[in-house]
Amino acid sequence: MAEPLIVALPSKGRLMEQAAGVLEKAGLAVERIGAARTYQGRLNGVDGVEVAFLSATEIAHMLREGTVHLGVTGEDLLDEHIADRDGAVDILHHMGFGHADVIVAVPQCWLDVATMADLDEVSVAFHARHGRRVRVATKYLNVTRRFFAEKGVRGYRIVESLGATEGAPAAGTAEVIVDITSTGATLKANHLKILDDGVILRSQAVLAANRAALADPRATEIARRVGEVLAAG
Ligand SMILES: Nc1ncnc2c1ncn2[C@@H]1O[C@H](COP(=O)(O)OP(=O)(O)OP(=O)(O)O)[C@@H](O)[C@H]1O
Ligand SMILES: O=P(O)(O)OC[C@H]1O[C@H](OP(=O)(O)OP(=O)(O)O)[C@H](O)[C@@H]1O
Repeated sequence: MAEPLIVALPSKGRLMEQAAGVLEKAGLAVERIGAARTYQGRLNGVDGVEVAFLSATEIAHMLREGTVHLGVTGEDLLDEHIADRDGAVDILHHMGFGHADVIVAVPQCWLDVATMADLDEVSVAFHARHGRRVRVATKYLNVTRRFFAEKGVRGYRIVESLGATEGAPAAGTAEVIVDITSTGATLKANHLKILDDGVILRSQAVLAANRAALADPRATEIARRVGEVLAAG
């Protein structure tokens, strides 16, 4: 028997439910194997397809490695975890949910900082005054480095954050943050403002494929059916 094609779906939360919803509309209902909380399933409608429920971050890594063939994850996570989007992974469809912007934000009280160029100036002054570099809290290490280089911002240091990133300035562990926002409520509650040219990426959930897997007709069939549902709105 041929090897199964593996489709990775987020294992929890909004992305999981909405991904399963689109697949169902495409006549590809997701069925869990065994109890509701197991991490394996089947996709009805196309033979020889297995579903693996994984974290959105893991899906990005495993698409690159080819350990899963198709997957739904965030575009932000592909940008972060696949170096220069090196050709190993193709985005097939933007799914129309999971919208979030990856942004650069600073304390609202930094009245003279509205742009990335202002941030560069202030970081030079900050270094001169405090003898250390401005700290940027984020889990998006690669995305941040690329964007700051593009904008010509020098003299900063990344502090890796694994959660509650917006709290870093108030906690005194960083001055600047790079994180996702959707409603803006968390930024507001933490007295942070987005820089005018500080939107790095407008992300949403995508259906992506390991490039080698695109030779498999089961993968192209799933992509075609999902595309039809998305086009129909
Ligand atoms: N309001 C939001 N908050 C968090 N993530 C969101 C939001 N809206 C959309 N997303 C997207 O969801 C994805 C993150 O999903 P999730 O938090 O399940 O992933 P993860 O970081 O891999 O999981 P875990 O938190 O278990 O490590 C990202 O692509 C992100 O852009
Ligand atoms: O702009 P807003 O609507 O306020 O949303 C942004 C917040 O939502 C996410 O946290 P969440 O707790 O949802 O997920 P996470 O902790 O898994 O990142 C994200 O990390 C932000 O903190």
